[in-house]
Amino acid sequence: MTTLKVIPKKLKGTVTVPPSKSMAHRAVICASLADGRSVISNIQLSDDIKATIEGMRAFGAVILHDGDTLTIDGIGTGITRRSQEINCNESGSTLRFLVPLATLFEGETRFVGKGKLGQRPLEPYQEMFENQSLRYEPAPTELLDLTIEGRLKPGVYEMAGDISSQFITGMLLTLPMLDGESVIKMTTHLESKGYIDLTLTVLKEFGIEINHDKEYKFFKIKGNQSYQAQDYKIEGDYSQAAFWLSARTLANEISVEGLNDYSLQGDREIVEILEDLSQQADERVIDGAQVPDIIPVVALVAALSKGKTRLINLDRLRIKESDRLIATQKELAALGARIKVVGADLHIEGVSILKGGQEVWSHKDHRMAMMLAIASTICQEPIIIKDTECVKKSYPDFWEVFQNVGGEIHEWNMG
Ligand SMILES: O=C(O)C1=C[C@@H](OP(=O)(O)O)[C@@H](O)[C@H](O)C1
Ligand SMILES: C=C(OP(=O)(O)O)C(=O)O
Repeated sequence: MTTLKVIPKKLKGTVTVPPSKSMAHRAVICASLADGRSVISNIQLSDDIKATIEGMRAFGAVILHDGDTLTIDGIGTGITRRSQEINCNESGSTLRFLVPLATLFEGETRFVGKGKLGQRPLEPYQEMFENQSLRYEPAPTELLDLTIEGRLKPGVYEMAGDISSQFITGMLLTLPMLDGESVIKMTTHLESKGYIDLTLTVLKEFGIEINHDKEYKFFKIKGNQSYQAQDYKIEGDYSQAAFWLSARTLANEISVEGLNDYSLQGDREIVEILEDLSQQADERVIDGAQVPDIIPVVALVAALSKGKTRLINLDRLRIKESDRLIATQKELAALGARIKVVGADLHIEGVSILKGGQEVWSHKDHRMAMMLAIASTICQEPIIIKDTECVKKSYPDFWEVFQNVGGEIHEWNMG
C-alpha cells in the first residue's frame, strides 16, 4: 500500500493524454480474433490492458509488445484451443468481454481476478449460460473464480441495458463468429451507450457488420463473419483527459494534447459538462447515466462551482471498482466540500476552496485516486491519500505526469 502526502500546488504545463483504454481493449480483441497480422499503435500497458492481452494470448493469439506498439498474429477461424486460465485482475471489461468469447473455444476456461471484481454483476451471463445448459461454476469465494465451458448458440438474446453495457459489448464481439444469425433485444433502456458506439466502430474497422435500429433497441448480427486484420491507432482517452481538463477548470494552467475532437467516446461529454459548470447558475442538473467514469471528478468541479449541482442517475457508480457514489461523497466531504448522497444522486453546494489537511482514501479505485490528486490543487492544506498505486489499473504513469506538471508528492509512512 502506497500512501502519498500531496502538497497543494497549482499545476502548469502540457499533458498528452494516454490512449483510450476502452478502445485498446476492443482493438486487441478484434485483432486477436482476425486472420493475419495487425499492428496496434499508441498502446499503454495499464493493468487492465495487460489482462486483456494475456487473455487473448491464452486463447491462442500471438502478441508481441515493442514500445507503444503491439504486433498481433490473430487466431482466425481455426479456433480449437483447449482449457485455459485467464487472470482478469480487476478489469470488468476484460471479464465481461472474454466470458462469451471463451465459448468459441474447446475446453473449460477459468476466470480469476482480484479486488472487487468478483462482486461486480455477472448475472446476465449466468442466466444465459443456464438457459443454454452450459457450464457456469463460480467458486464460493469473494474473489472472482469462475469456470465456464460450452458453446453459445446463435439465436435471440434478451438483455438488460441498465446493468452494464459491457455485457452487450461482449456479445457483439462474440455473436458474429457463431454459425448462424443472432439478435440482441434490449429489455430496458441502454445506459453507457457511448461504449456501444465504440464497440460498433471498432468492429466495423475490423470488418464485422452489425445492424441496429436508431434507438439501439435491437442488434442484428449475421453469423459466420470473420475479423479482418487491421493496423489501428488508439486515440487519446477522454476519461483520463477529464482529470486534466477539470484541473484546468479549477484554475490550473494545464493544456491537454492528443484528443480527437470528433471522438465517439461518451466521456467526451466532459467538455460540455465543464463549460456548464463554469457558467453562473443557481441550480444545475447533470445526468451521469451515460458517463459513469467521469462522475467523481465532475463532482469535484461541481463542489467548487458557484450554486447547487445535482448529479443524477448514479446507481451504476456503486458497482465499479469501489462504490463511487459513497466514496466520492465521503472523501470530498472530508476535504471540506458540501456534498451529500440522496438516493442515487449527489447533491452538491459549491464552496470557494477546500480546506484539505486530511487523510483521505482512494478506496483502491484509480478514478478516486486521480480525482483526489486534482482536488489537492485547490486545498488550503496538504492532504494524505491512501492506496495510490491503484492508478496502474488505467493510467500507470499518472503520478509521474502529475509531478511533471508541478504536482508535489511525498511517500508517507503511516507509522
Ligand atoms: O465498455 C467499456 O469500455 C466500459 C464501459 C463502462 O462500463 P458500464 O457499461 O458498466 O457502465 C465503463 O464504466 C467502463 O470503464 C468501460
Ligand atoms: C469501471 C472501469 O473499468 P472496468 O469496468 O473495465 O473495470 C473504469 O475504468 O473506471
